[in-house]
Amino acid sequence: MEGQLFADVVLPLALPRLLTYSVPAELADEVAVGARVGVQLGKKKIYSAVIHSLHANKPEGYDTKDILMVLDKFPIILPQQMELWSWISTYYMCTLGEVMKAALPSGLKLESETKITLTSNEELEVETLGEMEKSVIGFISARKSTTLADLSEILPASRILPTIRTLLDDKLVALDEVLSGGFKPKREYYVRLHPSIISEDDVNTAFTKLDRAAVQQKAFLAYLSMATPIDFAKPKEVERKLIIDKAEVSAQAIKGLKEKNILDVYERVVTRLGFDDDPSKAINPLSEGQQVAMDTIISEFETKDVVLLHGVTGSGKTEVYIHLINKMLDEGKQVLYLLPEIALTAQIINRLKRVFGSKIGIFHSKFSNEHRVETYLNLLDDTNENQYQIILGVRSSIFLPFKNLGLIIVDEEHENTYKQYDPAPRYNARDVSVVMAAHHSAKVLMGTATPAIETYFNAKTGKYGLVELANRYNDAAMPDIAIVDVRRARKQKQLHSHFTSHLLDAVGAALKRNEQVILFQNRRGFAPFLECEECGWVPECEHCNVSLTYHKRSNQLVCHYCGYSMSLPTTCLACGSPSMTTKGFGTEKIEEELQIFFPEASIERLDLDTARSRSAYERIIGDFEERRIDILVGTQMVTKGLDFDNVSLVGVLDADTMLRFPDFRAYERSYQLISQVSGRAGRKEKKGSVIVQTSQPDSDVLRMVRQNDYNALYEWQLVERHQFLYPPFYRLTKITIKHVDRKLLHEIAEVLGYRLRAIFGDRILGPEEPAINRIQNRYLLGFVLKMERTKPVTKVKELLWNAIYEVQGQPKYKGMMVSVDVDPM
Ligand SMILES: Nc1ncnc2c1ncn2[C@@H]1O[C@H](COP(=O)(O)OP(=O)(O)OP(=O)(O)O)[C@@H](O)[C@H]1O
Ligand SMILES: [Zn+2]
Repeated sequence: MEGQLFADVVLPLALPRLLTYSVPAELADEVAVGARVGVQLGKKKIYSAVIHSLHANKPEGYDTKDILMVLDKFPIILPQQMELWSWISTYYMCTLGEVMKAALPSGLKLESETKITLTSNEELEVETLGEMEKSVIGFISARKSTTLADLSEILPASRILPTIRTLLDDKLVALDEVLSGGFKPKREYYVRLHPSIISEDDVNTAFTKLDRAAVQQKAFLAYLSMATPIDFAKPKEVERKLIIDKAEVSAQAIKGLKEKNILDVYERVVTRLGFDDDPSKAINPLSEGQQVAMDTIISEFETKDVVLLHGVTGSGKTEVYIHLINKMLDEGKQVLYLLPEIALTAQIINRLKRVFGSKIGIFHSKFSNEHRVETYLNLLDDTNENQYQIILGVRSSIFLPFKNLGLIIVDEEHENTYKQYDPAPRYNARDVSVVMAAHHSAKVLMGTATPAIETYFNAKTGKYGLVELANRYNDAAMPDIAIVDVRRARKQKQLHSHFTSHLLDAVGAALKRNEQVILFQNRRGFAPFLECEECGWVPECEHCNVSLTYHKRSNQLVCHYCGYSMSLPTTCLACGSPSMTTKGFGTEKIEEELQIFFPEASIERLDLDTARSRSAYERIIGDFEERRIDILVGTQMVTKGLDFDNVSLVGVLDADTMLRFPDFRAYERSYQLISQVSGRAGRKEKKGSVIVQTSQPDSDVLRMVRQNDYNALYEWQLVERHQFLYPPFYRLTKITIKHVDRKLLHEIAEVLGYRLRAIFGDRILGPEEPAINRIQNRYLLGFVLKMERTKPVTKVKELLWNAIYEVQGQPKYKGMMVSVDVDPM
């Protein structure tokens, strides 16, 4: 076939290689590298794939299928993105398809769910169409819209896309797809006091009216607490969903209040992208020290691509970032600002919006799919006057299509949330950002008060520039850190449940001074497990070898590994005794017990369970900022970068679990967590204090935290890392194999271990059973590969996968699963 064009495409699947399709002559003008196409795979399935390359080489060994349709009028994956995808797939040992799956918001992975609607094209007679087209038109008009999947009811799979293609060309149908523009405006419900309520007395009367409607009362209370002080002439409007979240009621309850003329409920169009605010350009002048840091960063960038800003908590790193961003924008460059935690975006966005207004977009998974697609397309569209210059986002933002990137800021670079654990690609956004910046000829600024050992090593050895900020802004003092021995407290009868008298007294004193408190417990739920006092039985997950965590509010036992849950057994399922007790403690229990000690205080909790939605965590952080919450109890979510000006006390309830964690990073992580959460105290005028409860008061790590001596930690850890062949000296790769059959798994491990050792020698450790050796019904065994940094990654990858494929390819080992984690955290 002369002049036949072929396209290699990436499918959103874990296929080891790219697939080649032929481009039919009539589509030859439309195809472009980086555009999406519809293709068929196997007999039935249709996928949207991304064109990786176009060429004239017919593949050997199989007949190509035709591309069915081209979905984009312009490429939506830019060359630099494709380059990054390739790098990620090579370095993190996964397929391009897996990268694609992580990289595109689901709205752009046009799937069988894409909606198709009819349009009216008067110039065309439906009568002139083919049979298939006619039946599709009939099908859609009977139900207003359809999806590709539904069309399989009337068409053979292979005909679906071509038929739709014809109808699209004839303009008889439209894809309800974002690329066609014209977004539906988003509506939101708002609530305010009903106009008939004009005094405190009216409020009280309303309350009495609700005596028999506890749920409505709750909702009303929630509104009132969010609208205080109440201005009866102009009552504050509150988003309905905030009330629903806070009072844990349904929309029905609020409707009831509307019917009773107590609250007014109305709908309003809100813009998803928030172009409606106007920046006052209120940029804070830098302090002298900050200015020096800023100037040094700029001069370091002349010779270095990456600079580490090591500044103590509260030194004003964020202010330095803001000035650098401003400089970038003046130069016409875009900035990507990465944060480790969604909850943190809520606070930082306010600080940035004040200065940069609508030039800034936010990107993370708690936003709707539409929002994410809008943001993605906004960046692609140069003709858009509202094109974002700054993106604030979490790790997945590295996959956005920047056209003119000048700077990537990686805030709190030490955080392990930058690393994706599951599924592949198991990438670390901090490390990827260095490669990404290189592709764009951009710079990277990493910032933190507690650098990762690897990063500090890079800075100390001259690979990265290093800039330090040793003092807090405005000479605010670093907090005093007290280490409190829980064992001694117990002996002296000064331990009340999980609180030492020392901590309780300090909380009481802070509350008396109207100051706020943060308490950190690195474990969510009520109790990590339940135990029968008679026979010692502990409820475990049916699918994982792990005890179930007790969640009191929902009265459920929950598996934190697979999500399995069961309701609380009233008696021991083993011996029947009714004496089941909880062991250990999580944030939920702290919250509950604290309320007993401080009945007047308003206490809330910030963890994965309370911050499920965007509005929920925004509400909690907002309430704490505005001092409607006195004590905030939380998991590591409360440790990172939050900035509150009235927090004078921070308590760490249990440092021991962190210190004892069986991992070579345990000390580093403990230092980081405790220093970071301590750093939330006393950030403004008043000096803060920190209380750390532990049974190892003499621990070296705690001493270093107290003395704020990061260098000591670094020197110490570096020696250990060197001695035991860990990063930064060696590159670790974890290979985990899984199988439902435990015996077979051990057999596979032996075979694989043998092969791996033949290649890598004693650089391979294992197989070893992980602490949790069964997850979701599969048994696990792990190997670790410790490789010298100097060995080429591509070669290692090839050798490793060859060994894995060889074993996996044996019929008797079918059902084995493998995951590879490069640079595990
Ligand atoms: N130049 C400045 N002008 C006005 N306020 C400042 C300035 N620098 C810092 N601040 C204020 O000091 C507080 C701490 O600053 P910031 O949050 O930027 O510190 P940070 O170094 O990012 O801290 P962390 O590492 O704890 O996140 C903030 O409330 C900030 O507004
Ligand atoms: Zn489980």
